[in-house]
Amino acid sequence: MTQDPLVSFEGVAKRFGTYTAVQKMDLDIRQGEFLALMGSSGCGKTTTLRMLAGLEAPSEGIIRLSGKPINDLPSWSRDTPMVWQSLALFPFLSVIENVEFALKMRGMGRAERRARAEQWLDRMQIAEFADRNISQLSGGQRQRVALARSLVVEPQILLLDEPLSALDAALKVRMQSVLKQLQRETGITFVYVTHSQSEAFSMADRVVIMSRGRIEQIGTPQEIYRTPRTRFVADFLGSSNIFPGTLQADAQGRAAIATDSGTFLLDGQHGAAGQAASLTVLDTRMQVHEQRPAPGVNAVEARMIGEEFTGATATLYFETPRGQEIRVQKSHEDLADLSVAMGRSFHLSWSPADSHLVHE
Ligand SMILES: Nc1ncnc2c1ncn2[C@@H]1O[C@H](COP(=O)(O)OP(=O)(O)OP(=O)(O)O)[C@@H](O)[C@H]1O
Repeated sequence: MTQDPLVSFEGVAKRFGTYTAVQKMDLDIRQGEFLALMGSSGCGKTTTLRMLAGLEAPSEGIIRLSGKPINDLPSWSRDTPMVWQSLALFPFLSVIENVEFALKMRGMGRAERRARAEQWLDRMQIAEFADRNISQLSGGQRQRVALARSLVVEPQILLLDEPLSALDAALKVRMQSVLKQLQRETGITFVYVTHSQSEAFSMADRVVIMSRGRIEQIGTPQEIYRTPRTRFVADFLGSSNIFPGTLQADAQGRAAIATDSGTFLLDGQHGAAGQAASLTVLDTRMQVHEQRPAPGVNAVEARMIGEEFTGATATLYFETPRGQEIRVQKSHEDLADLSVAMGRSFHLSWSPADSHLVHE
């Protein structure tokens, strides 16, 4: 992967009548990266992808591919094939004919296109199904045909719109590693639209989080998870406890935030006293104690109201006397020394270093 942008969106907006689906957007997509566009339904992910594919024209702004504006380039002459959830395979063609199709359209001779298609069927481990009808394949096999059909033309960039959403959970996970490995091996830039955090975070080098037609944050999965930039991102990821409040200094002049659940210390300076902000703390960074912890950490007393087990981890739910819900994620070993019981009061703590601030 290089740092050079393969694609640049410069002030690109899309309006449908009076409705703005994508607000003026600047976005660079780097050569060779796996970029995920993520956000809830209707936030403009698909519209962004369709503009890149040439299926929608931007209402304003410029889209560049390798530095050249492509706004006026028709979809078929762009090097930007797309894979959809529906896959859009041709039901009247065999597997290999589906894969060959784009090469045939480009005028490649029969022997050469057959050889190329066979290579890709091999690579996708579906060579044995070459002569089958599409209707005789499983969901996962169809996915592989759709990928082979798009990749056979060796594009610079592949656009994928929720390609795994129709698959069952186990197959989804398997296809995620197929996709990631394929992307690494080919070095082709992948732009992947999804509303699934696990898909985006497990495959992408960088994730773009969108809301209401705007980019809220761009970063590596780790950056976004650890340091959400806005309240929206923290809410959307759902992995942090959020305490809205007001910045202030504590009695010793240290930076703190006053919230409904108490005043909590921050690490370093974060803005002027009196400013509104929200404290976010990852649910994995919170500790549970039976006794009040020693001073120096942030702590709040709360009653246990629920628990949930997922594999190796447990999620415990608490409620403060002011009615704020707090979620804590722990391994079973971490909880071994605690006598957790519904309705019981505990002290929840976290270090000021794990206190992260977001503005609205
Ligand atoms: N052709 C169109 N005409 C009018 N409005 C449209 C059109 N296409 C999309 N929109 C609207 O633009 C907004 C963004 O749509 P888009 O499909 O990009 O969202 P999305 O983030 O991909 O959502 P989803 O995850 O549901 O597919 C939506 O409110 C949608 O209704």
